[in-house]
Amino acid sequence: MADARPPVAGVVAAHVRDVPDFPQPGVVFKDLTPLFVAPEAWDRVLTALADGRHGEVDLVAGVEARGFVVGAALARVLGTGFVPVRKAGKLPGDVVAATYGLEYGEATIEVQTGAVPDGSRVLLVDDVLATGGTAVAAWDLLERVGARVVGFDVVVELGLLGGRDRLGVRPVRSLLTVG
Ligand SMILES: O=P(O)(O)OC[C@H]1O[C@H](OP(=O)(O)OP(=O)(O)O)[C@H](O)[C@@H]1O
Ligand SMILES: Nc1ncnc2[nH]cnc12
Repeated sequence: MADARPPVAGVVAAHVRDVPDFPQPGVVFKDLTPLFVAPEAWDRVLTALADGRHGEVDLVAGVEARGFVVGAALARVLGTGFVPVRKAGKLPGDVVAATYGLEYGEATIEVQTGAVPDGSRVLLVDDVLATGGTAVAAWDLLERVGARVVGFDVVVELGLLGGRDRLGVRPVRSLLTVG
């Protein structure tokens, strides 16, 4: 029987809340909390992200904090481990670090050296792609510790902020693109 459920983009659109002027004036914040608390919609999203488009994946990586929600859940669905990309000063031991700009400020993220077996195929995920600063920094850090990053997947892409262009030839997939 045909699947009568709405396409996943519609499911995402129905579970994203726009919050004007957060965290600073002029930013329309895409809040995915309504998606995270809706088990059926969340399951649709995870199933879409687990469609195998990037081929074999050894590990999923996600960026603190909202990328942990997406990444850890997807890793469970794919049956892989999860690599945390954390904000500065949170990971013990040796780390590599990168500082980057994003839509509303600047941040530094870190990955542990030794976190990823050399040559592992790693899928990087996050909730939102905006300027792409976070994704490019995380991608490069993962490769510095030996990963082969196979793609970057997000739930929502803010198309007008140019993140996809910034990622260049790196494969990017979003479930919903908005202006
Ligand atoms: O494409 P960019 O312009 O880099 O923006 C996207 C990033 O911004 C948000 O994270 P944020 O740094 O706000 O952290 P949070 O997950 O802790 O809220 C979002 O979860 C992405 O990681
Ligand atoms: N507008 C936005 N909404 C949610 N997360 C973001 N990260 C960067 N820009 C964002």
